Amino acid sequence: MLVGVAVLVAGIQLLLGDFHLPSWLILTALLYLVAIGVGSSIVESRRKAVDRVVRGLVTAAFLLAVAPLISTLWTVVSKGLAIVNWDFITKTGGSAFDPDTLAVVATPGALQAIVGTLIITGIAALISVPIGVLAAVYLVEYALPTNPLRRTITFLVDVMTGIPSIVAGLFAFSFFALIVGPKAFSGFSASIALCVLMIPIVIRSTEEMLRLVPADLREASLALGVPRSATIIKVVLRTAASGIITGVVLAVARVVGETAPIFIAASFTDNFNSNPFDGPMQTLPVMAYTAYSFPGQDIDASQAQAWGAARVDPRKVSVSKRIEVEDLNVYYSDFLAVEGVSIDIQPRTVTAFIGPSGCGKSTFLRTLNRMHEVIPGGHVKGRVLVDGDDLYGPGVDPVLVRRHVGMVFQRPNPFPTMSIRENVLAGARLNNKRISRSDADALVEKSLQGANLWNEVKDRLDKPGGGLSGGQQQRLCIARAIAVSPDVLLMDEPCSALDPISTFAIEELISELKNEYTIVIVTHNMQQASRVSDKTAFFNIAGTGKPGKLIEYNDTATIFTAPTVQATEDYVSGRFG
Ligand SMILES: Nc1ncnc2c1ncn2[C@@H]1O[C@H](COP(=O)(O)OP(=O)(O)OP(=O)(O)O)[C@@H](O)[C@H]1O
Repeated sequence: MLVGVAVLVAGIQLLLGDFHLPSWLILTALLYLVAIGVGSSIVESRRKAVDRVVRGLVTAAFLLAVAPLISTLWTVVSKGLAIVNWDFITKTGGSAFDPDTLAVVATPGALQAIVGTLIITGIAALISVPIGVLAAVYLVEYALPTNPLRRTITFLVDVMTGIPSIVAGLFAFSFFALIVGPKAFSGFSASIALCVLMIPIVIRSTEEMLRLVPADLREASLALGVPRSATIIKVVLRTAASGIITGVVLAVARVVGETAPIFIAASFTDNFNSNPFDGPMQTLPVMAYTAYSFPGQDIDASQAQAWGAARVDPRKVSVSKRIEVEDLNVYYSDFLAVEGVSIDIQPRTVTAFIGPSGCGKSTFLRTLNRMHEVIPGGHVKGRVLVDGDDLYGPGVDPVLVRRHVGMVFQRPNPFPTMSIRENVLAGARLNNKRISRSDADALVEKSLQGANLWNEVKDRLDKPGGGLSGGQQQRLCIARAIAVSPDVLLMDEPCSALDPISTFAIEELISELKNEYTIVIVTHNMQQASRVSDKTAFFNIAGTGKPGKLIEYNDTATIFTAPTVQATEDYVSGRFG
């Protein structure tokens, strides 16, 4: 039908003796949409007709959007190709006075502009990319939302994003004019102008990419006892690398075609100048502009020229297996989330924390490896002793504490950029520990066997960790946690995101792991608590906004069959929570 309509419109236009390509295309599209709409509503149904017309409109809108792009590409390539040859890119060109013919002659050659573009854009990228990426890391990883400096930087970035490029050129020129005097034209000045345009783009794009990195990955790394700086460099930035590089490429693409700021800051010249600190410099956009605006006498040659241009010392802290908590209060800023917990967790046992949602089980668990402090405002009052050493004592490094008290989270969080093998070795590698190939192989096998995963993955250790099933991923996370040889293993609802078969595999694993580790597990699943734990702690909360408290702590069998507190009995028998 489309062809029929097109021929009809062309015929009418020819009959009227005025064939015009754009009007032929527009009329054909309009008539086709009307015809398909009416025809379909008669032959098919009204719904189909609307569907066909909307599909036609979307296709037309797409073609309309790409038409200018294709047209521009075609024009530049077809006109530029004629002049772009080896001489054009290896020789200096421009307009010169020919004494023989007494005429201004344009000689093709863009070497001065190509070199100028590379130098000016290269310097701008060298300055802007580190500043932009570091500013974004500060905004996302370090500054609290209420931090005045963060607000100021965000505001300035917003303002800078909207600056017209010519203003950036004027700023750079004025700035250098104040320092070196008038005629302060230089390639470096143009680079500074481009930095003003590039930095906000790099900050914005890097910020977005860093925010996309799941918080789980940061926690997974911190829980391995990796310092925050190494976590940012080796986990967060590595995960976001491809997105950040795309942002940088876009920023370079945005400035490489700038004409106005370079024209103002570096002026223009046809002379070859490779010194960015001395005198005017030319870039390809400026060359295209000047060749077009100020042609030599040979306008055709001049225009052809224009088209042609287009990571910690292992200070051993004695953190070992028995955990004694004395009157611990846990806060989120001023909010007291958990109050007055005193508990004695025995080595080589599995202890389950149970209680209704919001009673502070997870919050309390995270104080046992100082992960609670990772949350802004998170702090504690009281003591947590591991084999007699206070985790919160003066001079104790939380990073070292986390190497001895490993953690497995609710959702499996293998590092997506790492293979299965690299995930198991993450604790060692992220902490820059030197480890021989054979030791690494032995550690990978031992940890995966410890996590009951070896047989399932031994033939694909170099495949990404993210490619495993949810249950396998969680066992990989357990392998990763035990690879750093912790003394205690904390598990925050490790099976809540898993199916019953994977849950059974993890429960079996927990029963085996308790021969080597002190295990503390938060669970909502009463059967699971009674199946895997030796001791159970019941937490409760008096009401919303009130702190959670440890109500009863005893042998699991006693908690489930003969608890001493009524609330415990009500909870384990399913009367509330
Ligand atoms: N990041 C946070 N900032 C402020 N308050 C928080 C934060 N995380 C948790 N809380 C509060 O601390 C209290 C205890 O929460 P927590 O998540 O530890 O409870 P929970 O018993 O583990 O609950 P659930 O079983 O639902 O996971 C709740 O009142 C909760 O709102």
